[in-house]
Amino acid sequence: MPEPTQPLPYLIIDFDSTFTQVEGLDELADIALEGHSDREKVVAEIRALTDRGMSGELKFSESLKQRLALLPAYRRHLGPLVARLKGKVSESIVRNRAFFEQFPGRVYIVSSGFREFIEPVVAEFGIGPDFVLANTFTFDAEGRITGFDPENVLSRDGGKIEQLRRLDLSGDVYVLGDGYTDYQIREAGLANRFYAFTENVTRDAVVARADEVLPTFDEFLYQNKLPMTLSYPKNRIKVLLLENPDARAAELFRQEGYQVDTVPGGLDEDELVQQIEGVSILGIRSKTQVTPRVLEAANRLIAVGAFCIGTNQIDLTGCMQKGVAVFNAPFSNTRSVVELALGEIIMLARRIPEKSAKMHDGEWDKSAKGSFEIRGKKLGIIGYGNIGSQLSVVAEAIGMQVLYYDVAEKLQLGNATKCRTLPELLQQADIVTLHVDGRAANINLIGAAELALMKPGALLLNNSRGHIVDVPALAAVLRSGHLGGAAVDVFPYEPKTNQESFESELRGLPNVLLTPHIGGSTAEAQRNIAEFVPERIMQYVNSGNTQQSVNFPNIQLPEQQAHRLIHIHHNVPGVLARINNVLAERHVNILGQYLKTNEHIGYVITDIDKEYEPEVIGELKQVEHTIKFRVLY
Ligand SMILES: NC(=O)C1=CN([C@@H]2O[C@H](COP(=O)(O)OP(=O)(O)OC[C@H]3O[C@@H](n4cnc5c(N)ncnc54)[C@H](O)[C@@H]3O)[C@@H](O)[C@H]2O)C=CC1
Ligand SMILES: O=C(O)CCC(=O)C(=O)O
Repeated sequence: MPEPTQPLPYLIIDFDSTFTQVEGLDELADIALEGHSDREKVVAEIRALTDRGMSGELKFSESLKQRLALLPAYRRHLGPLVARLKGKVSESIVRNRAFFEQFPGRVYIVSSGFREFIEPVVAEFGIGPDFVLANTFTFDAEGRITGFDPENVLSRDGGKIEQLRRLDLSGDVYVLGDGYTDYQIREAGLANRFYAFTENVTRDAVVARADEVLPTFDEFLYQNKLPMTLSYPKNRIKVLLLENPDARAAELFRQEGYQVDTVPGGLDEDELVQQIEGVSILGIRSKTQVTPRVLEAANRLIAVGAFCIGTNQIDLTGCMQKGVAVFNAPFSNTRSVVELALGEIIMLARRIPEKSAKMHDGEWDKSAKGSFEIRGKKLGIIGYGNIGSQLSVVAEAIGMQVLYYDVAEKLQLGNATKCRTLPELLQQADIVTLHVDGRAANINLIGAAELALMKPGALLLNNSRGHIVDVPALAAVLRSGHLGGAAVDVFPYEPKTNQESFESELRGLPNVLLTPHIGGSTAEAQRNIAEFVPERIMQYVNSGNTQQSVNFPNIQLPEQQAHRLIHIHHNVPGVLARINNVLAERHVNILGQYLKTNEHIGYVITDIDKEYEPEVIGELKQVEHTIKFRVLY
């Protein structure tokens, strides 16, 4: 990265597809041809000519001539065009409007586009007409655009080079643009650096020749240590998504400007340790283990998104101590698991797994033996959280009697009966269903002793976590006939990808439904999760809001006032006082301050006045017990 450049170099910025997201002439054609039957065809032809000109495939003057010949535009179309272009200024340029206003006289728009529409658009950014170098249209008596002024140097091949020569700027000159003609200024030795601007369009031939590639204007400002609106360019935020969350998740992160990498399937610890370096946001589902070793290698991690409910696969305390906020989707797949459990109860009660298998083998076994209605049967729900309690309501609605057991005090819904102990539930229920979370204390919650307490012929469902049930013990009671059947969706070891085979002692046992951890795998749930988790993470990154974080103190923050300082520290006495001392000594006015702690960390958000000395930031980073510190502008 270059050192900060003083004074600011001259910036030569292209207009079409750089300053604005679009090409002015394409838009003009679109406006002029409104209502014409061949609008799409002509606009497409003009776009193709623009592209060929910009990538260096067609001589620039030829591309311009051919485009204007196709353009049935009049002077009256220019007003609507300017209005449209004002709404299509590149997002990162709009975001950094203050930069342009701060450095009048240092930014030139050098464009082969036309002054008639460029001037009014860039004027709103404090760039005056003297700093716009562009072509001008020629019109006939009716106001129809007939072509361009051939005397204008920018209408010719190599026009930008000649224009820069005539400008004769002294000092450093940097060119930002998306086209080949922008690069040619650098090639001709008239600029020190050429930045390929790819926020709107990426041309391989141009990118290949660039000194730097700029996905946004923020990146240019960041690289050159110039004042910018964001504290950090979003394109530098790397997201790694594992285990195939719905494509909407990647789409949302990309829309935000982040770099997104996806790895289908999971990664084991070694693989993740290899890949986590430089990653700011890690997205996983239930399989990926975020261990202390992974966290040690995670040098830039800000947040982990669990695209699921369970978070037992994540070292939550380790994340907290590293200042990494973890978010999940606590309700997005609840209904899907409930529906699966209900279906499984009916399937097992009617011995469908074995009847279906026999039919596939050509055997017709019509009998009522071992089959029963679920109406009036006792459903024992272990873990009366979101899933357990919703299943309780649905099961009652179809006539089951619900018993439940939970280690925490829970609101009893409908006519459900609370059991004081686990054995009390196990001894009474006809069907036992597990909906506890995956905390370590729940390993083998259901082992041989618990299975022995269940009624003969009872059914067991596990849609929670694989390690909750002692699988060999379950296989034994199924083989012995003590249990009438089981449905199991989760396993102590689950294949990493769909290519790996599934091994379990439960395979081949009668009246056993096995599913590949798909309790939450419905289109609805996956889409909901893929929106919920990125939204929480982006709120956290953009505003510091930790609402719904599973490991950070939850703070819902008011709208940011001026600068926001985000400070995460070990929860020891005196840190807040030290932060405020720094601010007081530097005469920084606090507009608002919010603090919340948990047993490990303190989370302080301080909104301060716009004006402050840059040293403040360094001093706040040095406050003893600081884990992470960042500024939001
Ligand atoms: N198969 C699948 O695809 C899915 C599985 N899950 C699993 O289901 C679990 C439950 O989900 P939610 O209901 O949303 O979680 P939740 O946190 O709302 O409920 C869990 C309940 O279990 C209780 N609990 C924990 N240990 C217990 C114990 N030893 N005995 C009795 N109660 C105990 C808790 O107090 C809590 O009320 C998740 O943690 C996840 O592991 C969740 C979604 C999909
Ligand atoms: O869909 C997944 O990968 C995991 C679902 C799950 O177990 C959960 O939400 O906790």
